[in-house]
Amino acid sequence: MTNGSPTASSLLLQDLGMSFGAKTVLKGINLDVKPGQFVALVGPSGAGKSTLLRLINGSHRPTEGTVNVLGVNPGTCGRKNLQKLRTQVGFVFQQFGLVGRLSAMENVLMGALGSLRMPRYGISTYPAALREKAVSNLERVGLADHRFQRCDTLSGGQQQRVAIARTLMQDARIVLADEPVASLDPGASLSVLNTLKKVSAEDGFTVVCSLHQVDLALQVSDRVVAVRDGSLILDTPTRETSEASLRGIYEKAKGAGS
Ligand SMILES: Nc1ncnc2c1ncn2[C@@H]1O[C@H](COP(=O)(O)OP(=O)(O)OP(=O)(O)O)[C@@H](O)[C@H]1O
Repeated sequence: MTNGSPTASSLLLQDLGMSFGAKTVLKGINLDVKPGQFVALVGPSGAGKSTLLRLINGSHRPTEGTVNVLGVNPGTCGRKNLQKLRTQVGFVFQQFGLVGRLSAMENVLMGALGSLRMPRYGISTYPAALREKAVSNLERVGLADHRFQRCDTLSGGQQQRVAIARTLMQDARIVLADEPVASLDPGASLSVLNTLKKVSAEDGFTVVCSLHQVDLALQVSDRVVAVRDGSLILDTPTRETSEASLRGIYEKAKGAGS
């Protein structure tokens, strides 16, 4: 089902467009992301970043153009292939998406449910190998000592690192992160993004991460892609851009009354 060539794209968007009724939200988007890249997706509120991430994970079908993820078009691949693709594409949300009354360990184990036939209730009902993997992934995000703590008693930054560890259980080849640090203070934000960067480099998976904090985008990404008014207006290696030019993208949007 997937394109196995090492030089193949993780993600290939061609002439992508999306409208909701008469409202055009994205137009003419072309993007080719190679395996292992960390892409920061920036742009003002309403620019279309979340819509783009939803098109990539198959939650929306484009009204124009094509999406190709790991060699598969999520819009046309059929339900079974879409399910399989979703196990290879992890999603990290702004609001963490954890079950607050459950422990960090149980939340992380839930990331493996896609590989199990039956639902599980409680840590002891998961196979030992998965329990070991969950502890190891919590160690990788610096939270092994907190594994039995209820998630709703962890700090926001710790909760987002649990969400990253949960995604690691999928052995995802792409992780899509939609404003993962929007509700965190600057220190916790950097810590979460550095954690995501570290584990992506260790495992070689691709990251597309929407962010409003341009300073953080510059610190953690290899490549910056900017969207404004539904169009891709910048696509550049991070080392070739500056904080001032990224801030300009937001200033122009304000000037245009967005
Ligand atoms: N299901 C939908 N139906 C109608 N309009 C939608 C839908 N989803 C998104 N939109 C519109 O598409 C536009 C882009 O929204 P989107 O959430 O993708 O922007 P964003 O860049 O992620 O914004 P933010 O940074 O504030 O999260 C907005 O005008 C939004 O109202």
